[in-house]
Amino acid sequence: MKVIVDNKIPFIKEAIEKIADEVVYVTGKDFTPAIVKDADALIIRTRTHCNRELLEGSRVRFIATATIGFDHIDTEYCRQAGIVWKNAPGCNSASVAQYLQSTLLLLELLKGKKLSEMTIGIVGVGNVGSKVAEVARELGMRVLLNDLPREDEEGNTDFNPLQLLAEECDVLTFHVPLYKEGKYKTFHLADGAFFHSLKRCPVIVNTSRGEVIETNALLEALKTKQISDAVIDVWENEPDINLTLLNKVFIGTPHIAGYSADGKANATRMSLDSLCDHFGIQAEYCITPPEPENSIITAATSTEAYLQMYDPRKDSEALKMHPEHFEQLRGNYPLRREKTAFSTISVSTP
Ligand SMILES: NC(=O)C1=CN([C@@H]2O[C@H](COP(=O)(O)OP(=O)(O)OC[C@H]3O[C@@H](n4cnc5c(N)ncnc54)[C@H](O)[C@@H]3O)[C@@H](O)[C@H]2O)C=CC1
Ligand SMILES: O=C(O)C(=O)[C@H](O)COP(=O)(O)O
Repeated sequence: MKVIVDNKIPFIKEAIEKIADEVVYVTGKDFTPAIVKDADALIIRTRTHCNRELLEGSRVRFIATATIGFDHIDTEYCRQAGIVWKNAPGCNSASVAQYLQSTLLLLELLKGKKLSEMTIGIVGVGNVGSKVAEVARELGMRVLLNDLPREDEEGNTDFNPLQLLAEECDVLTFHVPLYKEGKYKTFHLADGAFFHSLKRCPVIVNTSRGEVIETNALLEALKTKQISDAVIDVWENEPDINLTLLNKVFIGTPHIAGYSADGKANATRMSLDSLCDHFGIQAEYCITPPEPENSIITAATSTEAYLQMYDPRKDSEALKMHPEHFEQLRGNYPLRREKTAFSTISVSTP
Protein backbone atom coordinates (compact mmCIF):
# COMPACT_ATOMS: atom_id res chain seq x y z
CA MET A 1 0.00 0.00 0.00
CA LYS A 2 1.27 3.46 -0.93
CA VAL A 3 0.28 6.41 1.28
CA ILE A 4 0.92 10.12 0.75
CA VAL A 5 1.18 11.96 4.06
CA ASP A 6 1.15 15.70 4.81
CA ASN A 7 4.65 16.40 6.12
CA LYS A 8 3.35 18.62 8.95
CA ILE A 9 1.40 15.84 10.65
CA PRO A 10 3.38 15.14 13.82
CA PHE A 11 4.10 11.82 15.59
CA ILE A 12 3.19 9.77 12.51
CA LYS A 13 6.44 8.65 10.85
CA GLU A 14 7.30 5.53 12.85
CA ALA A 15 3.74 4.19 12.84
CA ILE A 16 2.86 4.84 9.19
CA GLU A 17 6.12 3.33 7.99
CA LYS A 18 5.18 0.11 9.84
CA ILE A 19 1.71 0.10 8.29
CA ALA A 20 2.36 1.05 4.64
CA ASP A 21 4.79 -0.40 2.07
CA GLU A 22 5.61 3.03 0.69
CA VAL A 23 5.17 6.45 2.29
CA VAL A 24 5.70 9.80 0.56
CA TYR A 25 5.69 13.02 2.61
CA VAL A 26 4.46 16.19 0.91
CA THR A 27 3.65 19.75 2.02
CA GLY A 28 -0.14 20.10 2.29
CA LYS A 29 -0.56 22.67 -0.50
CA ASP A 30 1.73 20.71 -2.83
CA PHE A 31 -0.37 17.56 -3.31
CA THR A 32 -0.78 17.29 -7.11
CA PRO A 33 -2.59 14.83 -9.41
CA ALA A 34 0.82 13.43 -10.41
CA ILE A 35 1.84 12.81 -6.80
CA VAL A 36 -1.42 11.13 -5.74
CA LYS A 37 -1.97 9.17 -8.99
CA ASP A 38 -0.61 5.81 -7.85
CA ALA A 39 -1.37 6.19 -4.12
CA ASP A 40 -3.91 4.02 -2.31
CA ALA A 41 -4.51 6.46 0.52
CA LEU A 42 -3.87 10.05 1.59
CA ILE A 43 -3.43 11.40 5.12
CA ILE A 44 -4.03 15.12 4.92
CA ARG A 45 -4.76 18.32 6.89
CA THR A 46 -6.89 21.34 6.03
CA ARG A 47 -4.29 22.56 3.51
CA THR A 48 -5.05 19.89 0.89
CA HIS A 49 -8.17 20.35 -1.22
CA CYS A 50 -9.40 16.91 -2.11
CA ASN A 51 -11.58 17.35 -5.16
CA ARG A 52 -12.06 16.05 -8.71
CA GLU A 53 -9.11 18.12 -9.92
CA LEU A 54 -6.74 16.34 -7.53
CA LEU A 55 -8.23 12.85 -7.47
CA GLU A 56 -9.74 12.01 -10.87
CA GLY A 57 -7.93 9.11 -12.54
CA SER A 58 -5.96 8.27 -9.38
CA ARG A 59 -5.84 4.99 -7.47
CA VAL A 60 -6.78 6.73 -4.21
CA ARG A 61 -9.50 4.83 -2.35
CA PHE A 62 -9.19 6.29 1.12
CA ILE A 63 -8.53 9.74 2.65
CA ALA A 64 -8.01 10.47 6.34
CA THR A 65 -7.87 14.10 7.40
CA ALA A 66 -6.12 14.64 10.74
CA THR A 67 -8.57 17.44 11.56
CA ILE A 68 -12.10 17.93 12.83
CA GLY A 69 -13.28 20.10 9.93
CA PHE A 70 -13.64 18.55 6.49
CA ASP A 71 -14.73 21.48 4.33
CA HIS A 72 -11.52 20.95 2.29
CA ILE A 73 -12.89 17.60 1.06
CA ASP A 74 -15.39 17.53 -1.80
CA THR A 75 -17.53 14.89 -0.14
CA GLU A 76 -19.96 14.65 -3.06
CA TYR A 77 -17.13 13.99 -5.52
CA CYS A 78 -15.67 11.36 -3.16
CA ARG A 79 -19.06 9.66 -2.88
CA GLN A 80 -19.44 9.50 -6.66
CA ALA A 81 -15.87 8.27 -7.10
CA GLY A 82 -16.19 5.63 -4.37
CA ILE A 83 -13.46 7.22 -2.26
CA VAL A 84 -14.00 6.75 1.47
CA TRP A 85 -12.94 9.63 3.71
CA LYS A 86 -12.71 10.03 7.48
CA ASN A 87 -12.09 13.02 9.68
CA ALA A 88 -11.05 12.95 13.34
CA PRO A 89 -14.14 14.10 15.27
CA GLY A 90 -13.37 15.82 18.55
CA CYS A 91 -9.59 15.30 18.24
CA ASN A 92 -8.58 18.83 19.21
CA SER A 93 -11.80 20.05 20.86
CA ALA A 94 -10.13 20.32 24.31
CA SER A 95 -7.40 22.44 22.73
CA VAL A 96 -9.95 24.90 21.34
CA ALA A 97 -11.65 24.98 24.76
CA GLN A 98 -8.25 25.81 26.32
CA TYR A 99 -7.86 28.67 23.80
CA LEU A 100 -11.30 29.99 24.78
CA GLN A 101 -10.58 29.68 28.49
CA SER A 102 -7.35 31.65 28.28
CA THR A 103 -9.00 34.23 26.00
CA LEU A 104 -11.90 34.77 28.41
CA LEU A 105 -9.46 35.13 31.31
CA LEU A 106 -7.49 37.72 29.31
CA LEU A 107 -10.69 39.68 28.66
CA GLU A 108 -11.24 39.83 32.42
CA LEU A 109 -7.61 40.63 33.20
CA LEU A 110 -6.97 43.25 30.55
CA LYS A 111 -10.33 44.63 29.48
CA GLY A 112 -11.96 45.01 32.90
CA LYS A 113 -14.77 42.58 32.06
CA LYS A 114 -16.29 40.67 34.99
CA LEU A 115 -16.94 37.20 33.60
CA SER A 116 -19.36 36.25 36.39
CA GLU A 117 -21.62 39.12 35.30
CA MET A 118 -21.49 38.25 31.60
CA THR A 119 -23.49 36.09 29.21
CA ILE A 120 -21.74 34.05 26.53
CA GLY A 121 -23.53 32.78 23.43
CA ILE A 122 -22.22 29.60 21.85
CA VAL A 123 -23.15 29.05 18.21
CA GLY A 124 -22.66 25.36 17.38
CA VAL A 125 -22.76 23.03 20.36
CA GLY A 126 -20.91 19.94 19.18
CA ASN A 127 -17.59 18.59 20.45
CA VAL A 128 -15.98 22.02 20.78
CA GLY A 129 -19.02 24.11 21.72
CA SER A 130 -20.00 21.70 24.55
CA LYS A 131 -16.52 21.93 26.08
CA VAL A 132 -16.53 25.72 25.73
CA ALA A 133 -19.90 25.79 27.53
CA GLU A 134 -18.37 23.81 30.42
CA VAL A 135 -15.40 26.18 30.64
CA ALA A 136 -17.65 29.25 30.58
CA ARG A 137 -19.92 27.85 33.33
CA GLU A 138 -16.84 27.10 35.47
CA LEU A 139 -15.86 30.75 35.04
CA GLY A 140 -19.28 31.76 36.37
CA MET A 141 -20.74 32.98 33.07
CA ARG A 142 -24.37 32.64 32.02
CA VAL A 143 -24.41 30.44 28.91
CA LEU A 144 -26.86 30.57 25.99
CA LEU A 145 -26.69 27.89 23.30
CA ASN A 146 -27.62 27.94 19.62
CA ASP A 147 -27.53 24.78 17.48
CA LEU A 148 -30.16 24.52 14.75
CA PRO A 149 -29.43 20.93 13.60
CA ARG A 150 -29.41 19.64 17.18
CA GLU A 151 -32.56 21.58 18.01
CA ASP A 152 -34.31 20.04 14.99
CA GLU A 153 -33.04 16.55 15.80
CA GLU A 154 -33.37 16.53 19.57
CA GLY A 155 -36.36 18.86 19.77
CA ASN A 156 -35.27 20.04 23.20
CA THR A 157 -35.46 23.48 24.71
CA ASP A 158 -31.80 23.91 25.69
CA PHE A 159 -31.27 25.81 22.46
CA ASN A 160 -32.14 29.42 21.61
CA PRO A 161 -32.57 31.35 18.37
CA LEU A 162 -29.47 33.20 17.13
CA GLN A 163 -31.52 36.40 17.50
CA LEU A 164 -31.80 35.89 21.27
CA LEU A 165 -28.03 35.36 21.54
CA ALA A 166 -27.51 38.55 19.51
CA GLU A 167 -29.66 40.47 21.96
CA GLU A 168 -28.47 39.05 25.29
CA CYS A 169 -24.79 38.14 24.95
CA ASP A 170 -21.63 39.96 25.96
CA VAL A 171 -19.45 37.37 24.21
CA LEU A 172 -20.46 35.44 21.07
CA THR A 173 -18.32 32.50 20.01
CA PHE A 174 -18.68 30.43 16.82
CA HIS A 175 -18.12 26.65 16.76
CA VAL A 176 -20.02 25.58 13.63
CA PRO A 177 -18.69 23.65 10.63
CA LEU A 178 -18.43 25.59 7.36
CA TYR A 179 -21.49 24.75 5.27
CA LYS A 180 -21.51 26.71 2.01
CA GLU A 181 -25.17 25.99 1.29
CA GLY A 182 -28.28 24.19 2.50
CA LYS A 183 -30.72 24.52 5.37
CA TYR A 184 -27.93 24.99 7.91
CA LYS A 185 -25.69 27.20 5.79
CA THR A 186 -23.00 28.82 7.94
CA PHE A 187 -21.11 30.73 5.21
CA HIS A 188 -21.27 34.40 6.30
CA LEU A 189 -23.60 33.47 9.17
CA ALA A 190 -22.31 36.63 10.85
CA ASP A 191 -23.03 39.26 8.18
CA GLY A 192 -24.01 42.93 8.28
CA ALA A 193 -27.59 42.15 9.37
CA PHE A 194 -26.31 39.97 12.20
CA PHE A 195 -23.96 42.67 13.50
CA HIS A 196 -26.79 45.26 13.30
CA SER A 197 -28.95 43.01 15.50
CA LEU A 198 -26.45 42.98 18.40
CA LYS A 199 -27.60 44.78 21.53
CA ARG A 200 -24.81 44.54 24.14
CA CYS A 201 -21.70 45.52 22.18
CA PRO A 202 -20.27 42.00 22.57
CA VAL A 203 -16.84 40.53 21.98
CA ILE A 204 -16.88 38.24 18.90
CA VAL A 205 -14.75 35.08 18.92
CA ASN A 206 -14.20 32.92 15.85
CA THR A 207 -12.29 29.65 15.99
CA SER A 208 -14.51 27.81 13.49
CA ARG A 209 -13.76 28.80 9.89
CA GLY A 210 -12.96 32.28 8.56
CA GLU A 211 -15.83 32.19 6.06
CA VAL A 212 -18.41 31.92 8.87
CA ILE A 213 -17.92 35.66 9.48
CA GLU A 214 -18.04 38.22 6.67
CA THR A 215 -14.76 40.11 7.05
CA ASN A 216 -15.99 43.50 5.82
CA ALA A 217 -19.06 43.32 8.07
CA LEU A 218 -16.81 42.49 11.04
CA LEU A 219 -14.53 45.42 10.25
CA GLU A 220 -17.53 47.74 10.00
CA ALA A 221 -18.90 46.42 13.32
CA LEU A 222 -15.57 47.17 14.99
CA LYS A 223 -15.47 50.63 13.43
CA THR A 224 -19.03 51.55 14.45
CA LYS A 225 -18.66 49.94 17.91
CA GLN A 226 -21.47 47.42 17.32
CA ILE A 227 -18.94 45.06 18.89
CA SER A 228 -16.33 45.92 21.50
CA ASP A 229 -13.56 43.53 20.43
CA ALA A 230 -12.78 40.52 18.28
CA VAL A 231 -10.73 37.40 18.88
CA ILE A 232 -9.97 35.76 15.55
CA ASP A 233 -8.14 32.47 14.99
CA VAL A 234 -9.58 31.64 11.57
CA TRP A 235 -9.70 34.01 8.60
CA GLU A 236 -11.17 34.34 5.18
CA ASN A 237 -8.59 33.58 2.52
CA GLU A 238 -5.85 32.11 4.76
CA PRO A 239 -2.91 32.60 4.64
CA ASP A 240 -3.45 35.95 2.83
CA ILE A 241 -5.50 37.43 5.62
CA ASN A 242 -6.97 40.90 5.98
CA LEU A 243 -4.23 42.93 7.68
CA THR A 244 -6.55 45.79 8.66
CA LEU A 245 -8.59 43.27 10.62
CA LEU A 246 -5.48 41.70 12.15
CA ASN A 247 -4.37 45.08 13.45
CA LYS A 248 -7.77 45.82 15.00
CA VAL A 249 -8.43 42.54 16.83
CA PHE A 250 -7.71 41.99 20.53
CA ILE A 251 -6.26 38.54 19.79
CA GLY A 252 -5.42 37.40 16.24
CA THR A 253 -3.83 33.98 15.81
CA PRO A 254 -2.83 31.88 12.77
CA HIS A 255 -5.47 29.10 12.98
CA ILE A 256 -3.85 27.35 15.93
CA ALA A 257 -6.69 27.13 18.46
CA GLY A 258 -6.65 23.35 17.98
CA TYR A 259 -2.86 23.06 18.01
CA SER A 260 -2.18 21.55 21.43
CA ALA A 261 0.19 18.61 21.13
CA ASP A 262 -2.54 16.54 22.77
CA GLY A 263 -4.96 17.45 19.97
CA LYS A 264 -2.37 16.76 17.29
CA ALA A 265 -1.57 13.34 18.80
CA ASN A 266 -5.28 12.47 18.93
CA ALA A 267 -5.65 13.50 15.28
CA THR A 268 -2.70 11.38 14.16
CA ARG A 269 -3.86 8.34 16.15
CA MET A 270 -7.44 8.62 14.87
CA SER A 271 -6.25 8.95 11.25
CA LEU A 272 -4.05 5.85 11.56
CA ASP A 273 -6.87 3.95 13.25
CA SER A 274 -9.27 4.75 10.42
CA LEU A 275 -6.68 3.85 7.76
CA CYS A 276 -6.01 0.47 9.41
CA ASP A 277 -9.70 -0.11 9.88
CA HIS A 278 -10.44 0.67 6.22
CA PHE A 279 -7.74 -1.63 4.84
CA GLY A 280 -8.22 -4.33 7.51
CA ILE A 281 -4.66 -3.92 8.81
CA GLN A 282 -3.61 -4.99 12.31
CA ALA A 283 -0.88 -2.73 13.65
CA GLU A 284 0.44 -1.64 17.01
CA TYR A 285 1.50 1.92 17.61
CA CYS A 286 1.41 4.31 20.50
CA ILE A 287 1.02 8.00 19.67
CA THR A 288 1.73 10.25 22.64
CA PRO A 289 2.84 13.89 22.78
CA PRO A 290 6.14 14.85 24.50
CA GLU A 291 6.03 15.81 28.17
CA PRO A 292 5.92 19.54 28.97
CA GLU A 293 9.34 21.05 29.81
CA ASN A 294 8.12 21.67 33.35
CA SER A 295 5.12 19.72 34.59
CA ILE A 296 4.73 21.84 37.73
CA ILE A 297 2.79 25.09 37.58
CA THR A 298 3.22 27.50 40.47
CA ALA A 299 1.18 30.69 40.31
CA ALA A 300 -0.31 33.41 42.48
CA THR A 301 -3.80 33.09 40.95
CA SER A 302 -5.68 30.52 38.92
CA THR A 303 -5.76 32.98 35.99
CA GLU A 304 -1.97 33.15 36.06
CA ALA A 305 -1.80 29.35 36.23
CA TYR A 306 -4.02 28.92 33.15
CA LEU A 307 -2.05 31.57 31.26
CA GLN A 308 1.19 29.76 32.11
CA MET A 309 -0.29 26.66 30.49
CA TYR A 310 -1.40 28.62 27.42
CA ASP A 311 -1.29 32.35 26.70
CA PRO A 312 -2.80 33.30 23.30
CA ARG A 313 -1.09 36.72 23.46
CA LYS A 314 2.19 35.09 22.42
CA ASP A 315 0.64 33.61 19.26
CA SER A 316 -1.14 36.90 18.56
CA GLU A 317 1.99 39.01 18.97
CA ALA A 318 3.95 36.69 16.68
CA LEU A 319 1.30 36.92 13.94
CA LYS A 320 0.87 40.68 14.26
CA MET A 321 4.62 41.11 13.96
CA HIS A 322 4.93 38.79 10.95
CA PRO A 323 1.58 38.15 9.23
CA GLU A 324 3.50 36.98 6.16
CA HIS A 325 4.69 34.01 8.26
CA PHE A 326 1.12 32.71 8.78
CA GLU A 327 1.89 29.19 7.53
CA GLN A 328 5.38 29.01 9.09
CA LEU A 329 3.94 29.97 12.49
CA ARG A 330 1.54 27.03 12.19
CA GLY A 331 4.08 24.64 10.72
CA ASN A 332 6.65 25.30 13.47
CA TYR A 333 4.21 25.62 16.34
CA PRO A 334 5.83 25.17 19.79
CA LEU A 335 4.89 22.38 22.15
CA ARG A 336 1.67 23.29 23.93
CA ARG A 337 0.09 20.88 26.39
CA GLU A 338 -3.36 20.81 27.92
CA LYS A 339 -4.07 20.92 31.67
CA THR A 340 -4.04 17.13 32.09
CA ALA A 341 -0.32 17.03 31.18
CA PHE A 342 0.71 18.95 34.30
CA SER A 343 1.41 16.91 37.43
CA THR A 344 1.01 19.75 39.95
CA ILE A 345 -0.86 23.03 39.69
CA SER A 346 -0.19 25.06 42.79
CA VAL A 347 -2.08 28.34 43.24
CA SER A 348 -1.50 30.58 46.30
CA THR A 349 -4.86 32.39 45.99
CA PRO A 350 -7.38 29.85 44.68
N1 LIG B 1 -9.43 26.79 14.87
C1 LIG B 1 -9.13 25.52 14.97
O1 LIG B 1 -7.96 25.16 15.16
C2 LIG B 1 -10.20 24.50 14.90
C3 LIG B 1 -11.37 24.73 14.23
N2 LIG B 1 -12.37 23.79 14.21
C4 LIG B 1 -13.62 24.13 13.52
O2 LIG B 1 -14.67 24.09 14.48
C5 LIG B 1 -15.80 23.42 13.93
C6 LIG B 1 -16.62 22.78 15.03
O3 LIG B 1 -15.92 21.70 15.61
P1 LIG B 1 -16.68 20.57 16.46
O4 LIG B 1 -17.44 21.17 17.59
O5 LIG B 1 -15.70 19.54 16.81
O6 LIG B 1 -17.70 20.03 15.38
P2 LIG B 1 -19.02 19.21 15.65
O7 LIG B 1 -19.45 18.66 14.35
O8 LIG B 1 -18.83 18.30 16.82
O9 LIG B 1 -20.06 20.36 16.13
C7 LIG B 1 -20.56 21.36 15.28
C8 LIG B 1 -21.94 21.76 15.79
O10 LIG B 1 -22.41 22.85 15.01
C9 LIG B 1 -23.81 22.64 14.80
N3 LIG B 1 -24.29 23.40 13.65
C10 LIG B 1 -24.17 23.08 12.32
N4 LIG B 1 -24.75 24.03 11.57
C11 LIG B 1 -25.22 24.97 12.41
C12 LIG B 1 -25.92 26.19 12.22
N5 LIG B 1 -26.25 26.64 10.99
N6 LIG B 1 -26.24 26.91 13.31
C13 LIG B 1 -25.95 26.47 14.55
N7 LIG B 1 -25.29 25.31 14.80
C14 LIG B 1 -24.94 24.57 13.74
C15 LIG B 1 -23.94 21.13 14.61
O11 LIG B 1 -25.25 20.67 14.85
C16 LIG B 1 -22.95 20.61 15.64
O12 LIG B 1 -23.56 20.34 16.90
C17 LIG B 1 -15.18 22.41 12.94
O13 LIG B 1 -16.07 22.06 11.91
C18 LIG B 1 -13.98 23.15 12.41
O14 LIG B 1 -14.34 23.85 11.25
C19 LIG B 1 -12.23 22.60 14.85
C20 LIG B 1 -11.08 22.31 15.52
C21 LIG B 1 -9.95 23.20 15.55
O1 LIG C 1 -9.29 20.36 13.17
C1 LIG C 1 -9.64 21.33 12.46
O2 LIG C 1 -10.73 21.39 11.89
C2 LIG C 1 -8.73 22.47 12.32
O3 LIG C 1 -9.10 23.55 11.93
C3 LIG C 1 -7.32 22.20 12.67
O4 LIG C 1 -6.95 22.53 13.94
C4 LIG C 1 -6.40 22.79 11.65
O5 LIG C 1 -5.37 21.91 11.57
P1 LIG C 1 -4.36 21.77 10.34
O6 LIG C 1 -5.12 21.52 9.12
O7 LIG C 1 -3.60 23.01 10.30
O8 LIG C 1 -3.54 20.62 10.79
